[in-house]
Amino acid sequence: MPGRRGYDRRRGSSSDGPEDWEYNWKRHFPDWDFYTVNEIDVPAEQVGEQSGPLHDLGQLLAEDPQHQLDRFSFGGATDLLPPLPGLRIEGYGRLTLPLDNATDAQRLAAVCQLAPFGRGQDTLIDPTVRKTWQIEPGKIAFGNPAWNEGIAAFAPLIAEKLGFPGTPLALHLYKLLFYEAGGHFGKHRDTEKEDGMFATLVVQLPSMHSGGQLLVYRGGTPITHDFGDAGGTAPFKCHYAVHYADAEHEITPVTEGYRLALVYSICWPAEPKDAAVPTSAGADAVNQMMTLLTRLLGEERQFHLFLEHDYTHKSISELGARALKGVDRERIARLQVANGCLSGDRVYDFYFAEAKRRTVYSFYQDAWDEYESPEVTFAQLHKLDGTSLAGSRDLASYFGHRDVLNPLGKSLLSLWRGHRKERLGDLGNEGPSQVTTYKKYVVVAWPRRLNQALEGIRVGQLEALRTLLTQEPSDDELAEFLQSVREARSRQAFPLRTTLEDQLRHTIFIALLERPFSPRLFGLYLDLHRTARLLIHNHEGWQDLLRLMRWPRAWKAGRARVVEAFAQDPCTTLKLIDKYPKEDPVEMKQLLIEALLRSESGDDDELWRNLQQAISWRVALSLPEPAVCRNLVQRYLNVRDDQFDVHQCMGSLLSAQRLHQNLFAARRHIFQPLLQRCIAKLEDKRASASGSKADYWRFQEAEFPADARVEDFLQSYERTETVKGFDCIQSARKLVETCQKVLSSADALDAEKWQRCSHTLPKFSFTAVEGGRGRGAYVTLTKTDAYPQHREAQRLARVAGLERDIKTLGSLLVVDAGAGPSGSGSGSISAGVELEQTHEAEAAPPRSETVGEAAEGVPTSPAFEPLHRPDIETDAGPSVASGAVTTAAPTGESEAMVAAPSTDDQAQDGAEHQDKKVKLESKMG
Ligand SMILES: O=C(O)CCC(=O)C(=O)O
Ligand SMILES: [Fe+2]
Repeated sequence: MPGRRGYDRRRGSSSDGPEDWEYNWKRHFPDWDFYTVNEIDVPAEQVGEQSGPLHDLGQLLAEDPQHQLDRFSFGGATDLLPPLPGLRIEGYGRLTLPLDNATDAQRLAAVCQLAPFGRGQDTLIDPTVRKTWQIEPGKIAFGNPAWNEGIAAFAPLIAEKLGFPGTPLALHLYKLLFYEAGGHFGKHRDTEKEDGMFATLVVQLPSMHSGGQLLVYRGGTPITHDFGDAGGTAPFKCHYAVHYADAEHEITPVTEGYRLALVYSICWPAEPKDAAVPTSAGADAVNQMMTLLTRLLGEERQFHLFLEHDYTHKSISELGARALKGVDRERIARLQVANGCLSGDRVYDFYFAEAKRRTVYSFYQDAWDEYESPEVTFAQLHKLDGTSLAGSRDLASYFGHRDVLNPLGKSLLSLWRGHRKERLGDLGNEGPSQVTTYKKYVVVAWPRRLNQALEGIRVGQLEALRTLLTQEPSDDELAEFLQSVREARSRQAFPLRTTLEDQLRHTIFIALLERPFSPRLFGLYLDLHRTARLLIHNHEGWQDLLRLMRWPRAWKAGRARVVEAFAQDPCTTLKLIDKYPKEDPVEMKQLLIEALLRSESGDDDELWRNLQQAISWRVALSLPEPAVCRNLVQRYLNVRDDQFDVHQCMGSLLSAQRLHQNLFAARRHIFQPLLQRCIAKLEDKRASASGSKADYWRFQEAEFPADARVEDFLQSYERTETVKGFDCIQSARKLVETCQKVLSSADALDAEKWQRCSHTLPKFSFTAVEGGRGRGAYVTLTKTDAYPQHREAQRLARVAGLERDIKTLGSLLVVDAGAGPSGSGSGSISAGVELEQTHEAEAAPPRSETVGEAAEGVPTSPAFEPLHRPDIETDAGPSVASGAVTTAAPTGESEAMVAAPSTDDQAQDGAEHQDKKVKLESKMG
């Protein structure tokens, strides 16, 4: 499981208290009664800033001068509502409160329905989740006119307590609920049952009952409404409770008696202008906020604020900021006030963005684990008035954790909390009447000056650029655009290989070509080309680069940057040098070599790995400068011994030698130390391969799933063993048959086959014979020497291979004149020949690609060729004296032969392939 940094919610080590996870999982998976949920979190210290203007701004927003503002739930006894509402219920008649007898209760229940609840789009009835009777409002009448007057008087009080004094909220009766003993409603949130609904009012009518408390959750301990139970006022008064619809809540089971409650939806006024914005921020705070916003704008920083409450798409798109609840409303209002006092275009624009955090959990070692990093998207931009911006693409990649305005210093998961149960949670009473999904909204603050960039994200930068270009932008305007593109890029990995990106760069380049040269614009353009690959990413990119070279002023300004870009990507650079077409400027090739040399002088591991992958001595050799060769060799020599891949190195050397015999000969003193290192390494290997044969009779790798006793025996040192404990001879015979079946099906005894394809065959050889009778029956297992022989043959082959390699490399060493290495055909290469001049490199014979040709010059090398293809008969040629052993031997396990020369060839193949991809092939021949 990658990157698990979870915590154990069950054990309460998370900071935010109960969630409905446990509840839901329990209900859906009742068998797993102990579980933990581990989630990848980002600790508070890494979310937002620990100091600086964004941090200070958060501090200012964290201070809440009116502590009442975010009372997300409140309630108590009320005298605004009469204790005798004069309730008449269709089919029942006048209801006397409090209800206290079973006869009335039964009559009432008879006119009720079982209350359903919603899950996703479904409306369900499940008494384990909800057990309540309900009656539609249409069937209820209030005989006492004081009732509706009381409700009307209640609304302003609620508005004030919620923090919107003066806002004419509307209260709409939704249902009458009736609970008998055992009645309850599990943890849930309320659906927004009608337009503008954002909170719920519960009025408990005078009731005689125990239990039936309303618990409202939001971090920490829940707020409990006992509706006058403890104070003993429940039977005589109305009690109420208000909570935001998105707050989780539950009704604990009624343990005795009967409980009656009216549920009202609390809605925003239909007329938006009626919604008052709290203005609690004092002048002092506004001033401080202005200063901080100005500093942030100076840094062109965008940031975002997670809203504490949950909102539906419907409420945000229809009401915009008017949908904001409690602390969210206050914070955004204060930001707006301060921002509104700033002038010109040095201000922020605020948008809502719909944030989604999608995560996959999987059950892993008794715990639910977040599987991989969650997928976060910020999409669907809305202005604060709710109007949506078309075509907004995902913004999440433009915002890092550090850009969070985090007033309460929360960890990332706490910021997301409240959103998690989209799938499994129960959403309110009856299934939603429209698509109502709770999502986390964030408010994005975007410097107005960077609007172009935002526009770019929304409609695509290319389009934005094209639009801009039609307006004949000034240098400043164009620079601003490029800056914004750069800014946006720096926040995410530069996406490679998308034609749009290429077109964008190309369009910029052409635009620059057509204007008087501006070093500033040009620098910005080059900022978008940090790597060589980007410069030559497609045919146009290459053409642009060549054009750039022929544009003296630009080239003067940009050459160093181009070298730098190539120096950072030695693989591409090597390939380019190798394939550089004659007709293109010589200057380019020089530049590439310069870049390569520079890249080699670095001490970067990553770079070296790349280089090693791409390295081709053939290429290195073909370079006029021996210094490049020397650098590469030095690089190889610097590699730690445990990382030194002798076969790869040897393969590269031999391939270079084969293809550039003269040059290789000329530069062999450069390669000398590397050859020596390879030889030393191979000698080490040979020494260990010559070692112990004691283990030959121990078939360690034997697998015999059909019978553990047989497997144990095969893996032991014993040569023979008697298996006993059968109840009759038939049982013993059965084991023998099993053994024979395994042995014959795999042709295990066919030594010849073994020689040919060793890895597919079992790693053992033995016989099984039954004897005795009755309970004395037994099976005698006896190892045969087929497998040990095979192992010995392998070992010999390995040693022979190593010896042959050592000999081959030895033949390439610089030797004293006249004392050519024995047995190699390389006597003709004199150590005295030192061809260092450039023209010699060019005078080297055309690259000879055929093995045959190379074999003539250096007869030992082709013997490597076929060895990594065990199925092909080796054609080693007469000059390879020791080849007989090697070729006859199975090759699959012979490490000396494993793909040594293929490494380089594969690198070449890879390079070829790569080149095709970047479409340079046609260009460069
Ligand atoms: O019974 C109550 O007090 C409220 C029930 C409830 O939460 C609901 O109907 O959504
Ligand atoms: Fe509810």
